[in-house]
Amino acid sequence: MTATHTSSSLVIATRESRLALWQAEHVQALLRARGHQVELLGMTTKGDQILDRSLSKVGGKGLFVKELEVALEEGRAHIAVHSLKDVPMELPEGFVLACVMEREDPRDAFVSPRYASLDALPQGAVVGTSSLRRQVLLQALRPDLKIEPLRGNLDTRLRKLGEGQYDAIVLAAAGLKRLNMAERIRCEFEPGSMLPAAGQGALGIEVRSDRTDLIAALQPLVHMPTWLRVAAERAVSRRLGGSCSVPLAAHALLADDGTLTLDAAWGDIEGVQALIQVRQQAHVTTLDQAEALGNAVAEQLLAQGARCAAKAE
Ligand SMILES: NCc1[nH]cc(CCC(=O)O)c1CC(=O)O
Repeated sequence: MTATHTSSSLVIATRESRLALWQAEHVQALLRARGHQVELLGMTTKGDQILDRSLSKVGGKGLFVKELEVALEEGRAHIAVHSLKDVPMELPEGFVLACVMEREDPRDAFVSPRYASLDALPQGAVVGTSSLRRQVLLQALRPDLKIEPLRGNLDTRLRKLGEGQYDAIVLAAAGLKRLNMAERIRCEFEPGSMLPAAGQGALGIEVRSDRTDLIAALQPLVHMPTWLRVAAERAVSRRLGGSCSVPLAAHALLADDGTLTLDAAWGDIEGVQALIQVRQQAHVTTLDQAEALGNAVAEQLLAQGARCAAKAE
């Protein structure tokens, strides 16, 4: 099929959480503005169903994308919109990341009904998060805090906070901002105190690699400065085993002159080893160069004692 899809409809496969739907509708609106007919196909993924266990224990990021890929494979849908943070570092054979869009705020947000910031929390306060990265970084900032598991979509997490199970929760600012809940954010963590996850705040669009027509149709949505940043971040994560079971942070900034500055941190979840942090810069214009910077940073982390995740089977 070589025809453009202005005549037939493009179908976006999406999870059905409010955030996933917002993201899919955002892409739908951008594509419609370019003359495409676009529909949504909502679906529930395994990651949405398993809410009682930490993601790192039940198989990790792939859980949120597998069902969407099956829909692409079977031709029930054409494109899948993902939070890049949830997309595995290696896509399965036959799929590609066709597009990375402009990044929303990549920082983590502190949300609490009573306390204005992490510093304001009393000794031994309970903070909810299920991310290993947030856990080790929070514990490095405040060893006295009690970190408790917190899963579920944004509404579920905010509800649990409201029920009083936690003094505060930490989650991505991007999700709250997209859903018009920025007023819930008491403060944001600067990357210097809490380094974001690879890809946090960015959206990626996945298609079947044989659909070169779709890849071409998506190019107007590409934001190359974001893609260069997240390519470097994801390369670090890929080298270290790229899953939720690695307490890893990676965040890159791109200066106007093309200098990409990549920060990464790895923490030992058993607390045996202190946090290892690395920063490296390179002038980049291509995704390959950005990935090379990410690989170099990963090697530095490994040289300083970071360990790869065991390969998930
Ligand atoms: N792990 C779930 C997830 N995947 C993407 C986001 C937020 C939005 C984004 O990073 O684009 C979230 C929620 C969170 O981490 O608080």
